[in-house]
Amino acid sequence: MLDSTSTILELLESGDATAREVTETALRAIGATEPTNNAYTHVGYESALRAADAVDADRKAGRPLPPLAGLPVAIKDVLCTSDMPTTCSSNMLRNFTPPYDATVVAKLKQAGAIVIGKTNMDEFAMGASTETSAMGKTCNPWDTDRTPGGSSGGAAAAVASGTVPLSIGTDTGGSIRQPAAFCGITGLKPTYGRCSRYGLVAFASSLDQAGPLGWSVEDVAIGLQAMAGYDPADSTSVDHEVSDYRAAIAETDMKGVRVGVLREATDQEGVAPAIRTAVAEAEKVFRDLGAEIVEVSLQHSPYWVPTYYVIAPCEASSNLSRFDGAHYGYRHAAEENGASESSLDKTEPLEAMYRASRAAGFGSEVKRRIMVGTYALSEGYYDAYYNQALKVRRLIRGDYDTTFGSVDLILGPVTPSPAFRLGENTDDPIAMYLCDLFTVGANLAGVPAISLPGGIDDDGLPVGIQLQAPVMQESKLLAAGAAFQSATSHHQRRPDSFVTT
Ligand SMILES: NC(=O)C[C@H](N)C(=O)O
Repeated sequence: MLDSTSTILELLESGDATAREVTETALRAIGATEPTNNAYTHVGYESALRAADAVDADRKAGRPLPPLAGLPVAIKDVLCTSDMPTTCSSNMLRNFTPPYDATVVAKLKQAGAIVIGKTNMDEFAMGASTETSAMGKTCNPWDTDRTPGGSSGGAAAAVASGTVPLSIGTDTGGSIRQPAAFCGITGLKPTYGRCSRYGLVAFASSLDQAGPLGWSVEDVAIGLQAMAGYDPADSTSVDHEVSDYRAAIAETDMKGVRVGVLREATDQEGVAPAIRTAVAEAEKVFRDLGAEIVEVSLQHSPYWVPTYYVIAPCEASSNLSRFDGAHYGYRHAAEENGASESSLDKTEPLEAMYRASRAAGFGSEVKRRIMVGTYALSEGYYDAYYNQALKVRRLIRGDYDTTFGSVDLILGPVTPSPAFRLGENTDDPIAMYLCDLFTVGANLAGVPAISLPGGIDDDGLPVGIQLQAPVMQESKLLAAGAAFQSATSHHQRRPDSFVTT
């Protein structure tokens, strides 16, 4: 039942279901799936039922209701919530409940959505498997031996297991699209600046963007409608009119739409055959729908991953410096950290406390990124690494500008392979970073991109395809996605474990 946002909204509007009934269904589904999946870091049993009762009371009294009244949603645990903890799946913030809601959360609440809980993620959004979480790993509902992807793995698993029809993730280098692909659902990374970052705990500020995940393009269009918009509290949010995304997805005519196929991506060595097949089949679907297919090249794509893995850690090392046990975050008494009183530098007790807090509060991937970033920003290496990466980023954006001069959309893969096994890449950071091979380009250029279910491979695992569009052209992206889903049924496939109660 909890697999279509619009169906739930219709049930609620028609009075065929109360918000309490829908919320109880979601909470029951969580009860059934959480012991296996661990998709949530926190479930707001009482607050969700309270919010549902308020919606029902308003409906009963005939008061006007906002568009998402009674819709259960799950929020990635990197977005601040005033009534639930916000841990970023880190020991550093294990006991932190923010005093305010992130703007996107506030907007969803104002739209009537009911926040059911917070979803698990890679610690501070650094990872591609949700295994760097200090709250334990999340399993993929299609195969519990496999990762749901990351860093928004909990958000994707929460939808794919049937606990909510819509979740909100964030995407710095692929963190919405890759888990969406691994879990067989649809995930949208909006244009940088389309949704406010106020209250999104910063990882890499010039790349982070929040966005919706759901089964279909319609689900994510509904989510984006509620989240998008200018926010004076975020100086990087863009004052650009918010389109009517639901109206946009009714426009599924692909005639005259020019789709550029990124053949250089699928042709790369190491790309799984199922991924190649999915992109080739999608190309055919778009051609049959009347789109004009052309081949495109994003010349600097070989530099996407190296550029991202300089810029993102640099920004992370700066953003995470605030978690020192004094300004923010877990405070560890220096003596508790294995250091005896006598071994501590007594002239610098504050330094010792910082060291102990950061050593105990952060996991190893976060520490790795902080060290890489600090190194690349240090005086002797700033020009060679950080500055150079910024220059390459400009070239990458230039490739997109040139390409979008001749095509409306770019079609390609989301990931080099379907979901890998839990533990498979945990000792190999480079292998983990290469999961982002096809996704980080959109973040570096700031363009919107969507991951769509594109098939199931021989092992029964979902495979995604990706569309990218010029900045602020989410409508184009969603319309093409809706056209694709009108011609395919991949988004209607559900894992065996899907809860239908
Ligand atoms: N945050 C993201 O978008 C995920 C990316 N794999 C990273 O670890 O940086």
